[in-house]
Amino acid sequence: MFFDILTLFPEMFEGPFSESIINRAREKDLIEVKTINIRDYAEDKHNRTDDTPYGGGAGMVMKAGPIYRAWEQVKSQRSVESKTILMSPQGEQLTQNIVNDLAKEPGLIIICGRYEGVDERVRKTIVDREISIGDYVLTGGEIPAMVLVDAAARLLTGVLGDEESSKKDSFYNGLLEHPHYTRPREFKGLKVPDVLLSGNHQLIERWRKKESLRRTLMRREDLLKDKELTEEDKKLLKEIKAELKG
Ligand SMILES: CC(C)(C)c1cccc(C(=O)NCC2(NC(=O)c3cccc4nocc34)CCCCC2)c1
Repeated sequence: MFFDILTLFPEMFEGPFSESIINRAREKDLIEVKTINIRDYAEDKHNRTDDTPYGGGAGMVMKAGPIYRAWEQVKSQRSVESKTILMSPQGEQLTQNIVNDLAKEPGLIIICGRYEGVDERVRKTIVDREISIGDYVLTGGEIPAMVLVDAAARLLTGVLGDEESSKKDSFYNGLLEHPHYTRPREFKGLKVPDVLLSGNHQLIERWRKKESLRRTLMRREDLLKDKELTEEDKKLLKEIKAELKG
């Protein structure tokens, strides 16, 4: 899978993509991540990639020309049909379902905004999908682009090692994770729950499922609404609610 990232700050991507699974995936040729510096496609003598907004007001707007020319160059170099994504606060909220969809694409061209945003003609000509990673003010679309690449790349076959690939399923059962414990058995007077030391795998799985449901009910009831609950889930939820009543 290709990720072609159009940005004014390509160097921002060196660190995050030179570590861990993204790097391993790149070495295994499972993904190719390329950054394209929009500034290289500025045409005027001042190398402008932004300009003052029509209608006046503060700030600067990213010019459509440099982005469009960078996009054309990337498009012409790729033999596959890539989807063009604009990372933007006006986009649809990124969810695992959207990541699952996008991870099926042969390639993604990802545009990162800066300043006050991109000229509207970018949206009208080349953007297929606008995506937001959440409702908070950021300085640029680069970190959101990293989030999207991380989330999509980990789904690709072979990117996660065998030991990690189990995570692909367990992490996304649509619930929050149960509590995790590792050695020592007691830390600051806090003991590991006995059930986890019992060796009774059926009991342990039941405990984990129940704690995962409890945590989701307490912190993210919205996730529960989207989830297909099994008969066992419903039974455990009944127990949890009875315990909450005390
Ligand atoms: C109501 C709300 C959401 C708080 C909001 C409202 C108005 C502006 C912003 C904002 O942050 N403008 C700055 C800007 N942000 C982003 O690119 C961005 C932000 C958040 C999630 C993202 N996911 O992808 C890209 C994202 C970076 C500079 C270029 C213009 C966009 C935010």
